[in-house]
Amino acid sequence: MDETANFYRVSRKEWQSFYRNGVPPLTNDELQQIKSVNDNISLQDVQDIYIPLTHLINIYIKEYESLQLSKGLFMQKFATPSPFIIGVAGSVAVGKSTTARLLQMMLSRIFKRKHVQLITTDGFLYPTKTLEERDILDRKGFPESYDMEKLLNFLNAVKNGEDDLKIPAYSHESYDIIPDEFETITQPDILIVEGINVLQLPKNEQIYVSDFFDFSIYVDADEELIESWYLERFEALLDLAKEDKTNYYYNYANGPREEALDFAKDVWKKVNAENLASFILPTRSRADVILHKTEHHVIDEIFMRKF
Ligand SMILES: Nc1ncnc2c1ncn2[C@@H]1O[C@H](COP(=O)(O)OP(=O)(O)OP(=O)(O)O)[C@@H](O)[C@H]1O
Ligand SMILES: CC(C)(CO)[C@@H](O)C(=O)NCCC(=O)O
Repeated sequence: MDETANFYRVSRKEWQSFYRNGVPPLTNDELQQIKSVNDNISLQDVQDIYIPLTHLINIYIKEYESLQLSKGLFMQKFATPSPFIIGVAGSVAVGKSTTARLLQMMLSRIFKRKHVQLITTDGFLYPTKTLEERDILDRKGFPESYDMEKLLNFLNAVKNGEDDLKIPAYSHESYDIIPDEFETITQPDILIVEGINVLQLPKNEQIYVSDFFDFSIYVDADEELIESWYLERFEALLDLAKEDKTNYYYNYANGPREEALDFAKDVWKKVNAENLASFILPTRSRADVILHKTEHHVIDEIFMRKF
């Protein structure tokens, strides 16, 4: 990584010593509940990495609230409270949703009065029908496959305190937007937005998704490792698809494993690895914090933005 000039490079050991009083640690019960996000989550990571991380986020939240208040005083009017938005970026299959769900759970437990919601930008992908019409089904995840204007309008509405905002739901099983199914966002205090594209700079827009973020995290790992996690998850998806004819992977699930894995390796190379190199990795240096993972998802280093 050569963009480190702008970042403090912190080893896991040093990072874990950054936790000070102020954010209460979690009880054993709470830690066990966190396990339910993903059975493979290491509770050591929660203690060593995520507790200091939530402490750092708390520092940003306090600064944010103080600035909002001062701006209101400056204008001599009461500014409507605006949620604090956290972006979680990184490659396909690097573990963004697991990180985001873990953070959601930890933030809601640590800040008991704050309402913390989570969305993924998958819901802003164009439906398969539109991708087919535009002949870009093999570009899913690339900038042109998302309705960025819709995502920007949504973030603008959340920041302005609008209530009952509906966003489309995406299914990895059907590999498409689910018709007439929505998630509702109800005036959160903290909103986590997870997706490969959250730190990207769209070509034709005047504002960026990241303009709405008050804190951002990039989940990082070497490409070969991410590919292996992608293939592991693909196999888990195949196991689920065996009995389900509506599943996109039904035929692969019931055919030779070798063939299915060759298909997945091809998709990784032609779609996700290319997307990572061209459009995702270049956004890494925009994050406030980079979590670097090594084998078995263990976080070994943290990069924290200096200024
Ligand atoms: N901390 C972790 N410990 C163990 N396994 C993990 C961890 N984080 C993620 N995984 C596993 O890695 C795979 C990818 O994780 P996840 O679905 O969170 O990735 P993602 O970045 O959100 O992917 P996508 O962009 O495709 O939605 C999953 O199989 C998940 O179970
Ligand atoms: C939905 C995305 C883009 C991101 O979560 C990804 O999971 C995806 O489907 N990528 C397209 C190539 C593939 O099938 O892996």
